[in-house]
Amino acid sequence: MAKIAVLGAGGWGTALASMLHQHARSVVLWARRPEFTQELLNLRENRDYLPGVPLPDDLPITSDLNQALDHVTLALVVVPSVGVQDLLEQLPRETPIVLCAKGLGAGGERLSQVALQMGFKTLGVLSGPNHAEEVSRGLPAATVVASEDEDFAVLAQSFLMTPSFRVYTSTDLVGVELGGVLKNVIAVAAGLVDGLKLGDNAKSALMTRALKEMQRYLSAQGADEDTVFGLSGLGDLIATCTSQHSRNRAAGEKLAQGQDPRQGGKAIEGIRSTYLLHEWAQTHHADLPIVEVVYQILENRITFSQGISILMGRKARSE
Ligand SMILES: NC(=O)c1ccc[n+]([C@@H]2O[C@H](COP(=O)([O-])OP(=O)(O)OC[C@H]3O[C@@H](n4cnc5c(N)ncnc54)[C@H](O)[C@@H]3O)[C@@H](O)[C@H]2O)c1
Ligand SMILES: O=P(O)(O)OC[C@H](O)CO
Repeated sequence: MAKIAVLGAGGWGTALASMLHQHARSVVLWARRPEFTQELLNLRENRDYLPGVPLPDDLPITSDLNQALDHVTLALVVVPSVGVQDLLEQLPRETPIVLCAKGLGAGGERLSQVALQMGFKTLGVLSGPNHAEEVSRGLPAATVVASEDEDFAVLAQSFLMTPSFRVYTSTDLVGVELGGVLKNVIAVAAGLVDGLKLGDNAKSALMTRALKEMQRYLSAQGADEDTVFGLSGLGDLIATCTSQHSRNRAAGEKLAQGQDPRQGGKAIEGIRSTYLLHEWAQTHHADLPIVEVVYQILENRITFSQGISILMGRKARSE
């Protein structure tokens, strides 16, 4: 039977490992820290990252990477983007990998580009509207696995699809990967809208215009122009901007309440990506107005009301 190694025992890695194990896949969950691994084994619950979800008694969990990778068919790389390169350094380059983080490399490059440059050849990404809190409880969800190698995408689909987790394939690696990056930034903005109580009209306008902004950016990076309307774009935008579970949306709400969401100790992909996308827009003289307003707010360069005025006061144009 194919063996799947889930590398990273945060919320998403734990949810994927648990869900796949319950559907009779051969899975091992790898956590970096031995003491945390022991806690997972003792409690059969990930209290730090996925509290309240019991883990199957016989789900193998280890902090020994060699053991996790022994005879592996597919490795899911499920750590935050800031840790992806570090983890990839430790993997044999022939390991078939699916990258699950929704963020960018340190220089603003796509994580699949980072992996390719490091010598990985068989790779894909997984992205879609998938909150760990729901997938781990067996609630129905759909997602996309993308790879430029269609055969690999179909193989990964066959390993990951279950009755509660519907996996589509795509060969638009760029579009699928970047949809997940952009929607996190927009979710921070949506949290600001919620926290400032700007109303449903404002939130709808934000999400709809954000889709245009996402499309512009994705196209500039070489994505197919329709991918943004799929699960990894529009689908995840809706899920993240409206969800009680979203860490990115909650970060925007905290900002609106005068708190700094960066103090929590957990990485918030949308904030990190805001900085990297701002850099990219500056370098390429690109127009990413929502990203820019979130950046200016994070940097305390503008007030919330100035941010609203900037977006509402842009040049009049046709839709
Ligand atoms: N949580 C979700 O619902 C969800 C769903 C889809 C995608 N994602 C994406 O998956 C990625 C991981 O998210 P998460 O919610 O699981 O994060 P998390 O904050 O819940 O957990 C992160 C885990 O990664 C570990 N880690 C951090 N750096 C590491 C490194 N260098 N090597 C090994 N382990 C490391 C941490 O110790 C922790 O266990 C993010 O990019 C996120 O956007 C999350
Ligand atoms: O909690 P968030 O904001 O990181 O979002 C989690 C997933 O990306 C939703 O698809």
